[in-house]
Amino acid sequence: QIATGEAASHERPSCSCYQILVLGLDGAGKSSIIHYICSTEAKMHIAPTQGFNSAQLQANGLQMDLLEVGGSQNLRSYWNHYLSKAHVLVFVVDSADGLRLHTARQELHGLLAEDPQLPLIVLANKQVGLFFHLGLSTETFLNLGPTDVLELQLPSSLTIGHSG
Ligand SMILES: Nc1nc2c(ncn2[C@@H]2O[C@H](COP(=O)(O)OP(=O)(O)OP(=O)(O)O)[C@@H](O)[C@H]2O)c(=O)[nH]1
Ligand SMILES: [Mg+2]
Repeated sequence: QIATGEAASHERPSCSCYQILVLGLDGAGKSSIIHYICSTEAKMHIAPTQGFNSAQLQANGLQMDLLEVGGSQNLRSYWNHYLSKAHVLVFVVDSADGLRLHTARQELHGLLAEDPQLPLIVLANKQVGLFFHLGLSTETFLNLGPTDVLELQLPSSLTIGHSG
């Protein structure tokens, strides 16, 4: 499930290379998703990102630079340094981590306050998780406006090797 933010009015320098900033709490699945997108293979064991992790993608004549900044608490203070160069923010949430969904929401809203115009994709990972069982939608839980939400079905193979 993906929720998108306001994209149309966002003005960044235009170029054929787009920087996609991938953020979210530690363990949310950022590196796993980047690895899957770049290799179409799931990887069972991925070390926590100490610092950042980058990958390049070419699609439809566009080059996309994916930049993950690690999500552990000591790295989160660096997140906002990367906002100004980003064209899109992908915020990954571990839907199974009920105890830290509130923290994820706070961190996300901190970023949105810094850069309200940045287009946003929220990726709700590990959908076996708590708020799906409770019937809560991603946008409700993260307190995002209902008009910002677009639902997409990700290929189930994204979670090959995982339980959700
Ligand atoms: N069950 C399940 N586990 C997943 C999924 N995606 C990632 N994981 C696991 O969650 C753990 C953390 O994944 P990472 O991709 O390292 O998380 P991260 O967001 O990059 O974490 P940091 O680099 O520490 O910020 C790993 O053990 C992954 O195998 C998923 O969709 N389902
Ligand atoms: Mg990582």
